[in-house]
Amino acid sequence: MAEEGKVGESDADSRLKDATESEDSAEDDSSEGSAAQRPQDLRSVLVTSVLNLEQLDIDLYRGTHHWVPRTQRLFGGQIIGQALVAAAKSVGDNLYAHSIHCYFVRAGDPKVPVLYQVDRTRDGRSFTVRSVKAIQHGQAILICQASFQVLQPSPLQHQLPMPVVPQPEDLLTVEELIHRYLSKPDLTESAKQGLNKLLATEVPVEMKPISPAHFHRHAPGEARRLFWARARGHIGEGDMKLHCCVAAYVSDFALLGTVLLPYSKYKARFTASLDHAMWFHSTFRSDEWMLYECDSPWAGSSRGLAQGRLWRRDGVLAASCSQEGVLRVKAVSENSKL
Ligand SMILES: CCC(=O)SCCNC(=O)CCNC(=O)[C@H](O)C(C)(C)COP(=O)(O)OP(=O)(O)OC[C@H]1O[C@@H](n2cnc3c(N)ncnc32)[C@H](O)[C@@H]1OP(=O)(O)O
Repeated sequence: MAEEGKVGESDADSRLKDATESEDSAEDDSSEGSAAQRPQDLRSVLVTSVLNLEQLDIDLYRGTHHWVPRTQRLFGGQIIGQALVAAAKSVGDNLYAHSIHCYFVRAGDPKVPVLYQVDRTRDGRSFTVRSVKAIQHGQAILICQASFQVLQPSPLQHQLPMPVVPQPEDLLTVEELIHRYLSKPDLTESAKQGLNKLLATEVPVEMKPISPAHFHRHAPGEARRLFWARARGHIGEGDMKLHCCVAAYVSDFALLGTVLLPYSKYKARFTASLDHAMWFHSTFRSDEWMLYECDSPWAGSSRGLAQGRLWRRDGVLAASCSQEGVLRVKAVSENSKL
């Protein structure tokens, strides 16, 4: 199951790989406006397909795959998002998702669908807990606890300040960065092929790196990177639980790769997320630009911890998450060109 790849490259990092040498700003990008006014004015595939589970029985659902990473293991974000959808189906409209805690216990097989079995662990006056098991080939691939709460006011309210960064309108998308990179004269044929392959596979999330160099790993850097992200297509005001499911999907993009940013002298031999926890703090729209701030406070023992914060454009902290992953690396030889 060993997986060769560049340092800094988790499953979902492949989208951002090598796309990003230039730190130039975008010339112009249509302003966000309302999601409905955007050019890709279609319903998001995340809501029409990925997170649209088929009900098989009471508390039993089936999910299909959309984007499968090059590793041919299921994308963790998809499994978490679908597990949260399944959990949310058994709670009332007055309840809001506030946290999920998940373990990825086996690699997901992209050749077969995933079953989601929900256990109604507890219904309380304020909090309601669901346990979800994601199953393939009769075995658990993910175990997840999801907790929901009735909205409650509180005089205790604080949050960190949002980082000051350029606005998404002033930045290039990953696809635009790839196009720029493709026009470089010294690019090898195999690099070109790889980049064209990336362009051909559309992920359901749009991303705009704040410092494209953070996604380009020729030199060691701080274990921190930021990018704007939003679901492709229109979701609408809709159900807050659905936006949480989409955010859970989005949150697994490029998070674990943050651990590897200081280690350009090593090549990832195998990386996989072990667990993922997420806390939802405020209402937000996952089809509008949100700043994803990722950093890694620790690595050791072939593992690394990554933390993420999703910010609304208006500075409100929408969600926080933490993920630990297994990261097995090997040294890059001196003459190898990453
Ligand atoms: C963005 C990131 C993502 O979305 S990643 C996708 C979501 N996460 C996942 O799919 C992870 C799912 N979980 C798992 O696959 C398992 O729990 C993992 C993490 C592999 C558990 O590891 P482990 O207990 O070592 O499993 P295993 O014995 O089946 O071995 C798996 C492969 O790793 C190898 N391995 C094991 N230990 C070592 C070691 N110390 N040094 C080197 N290699 C080691 C095993 O030999 C095995 O390799 P292979 O599959 O036989 O090639």
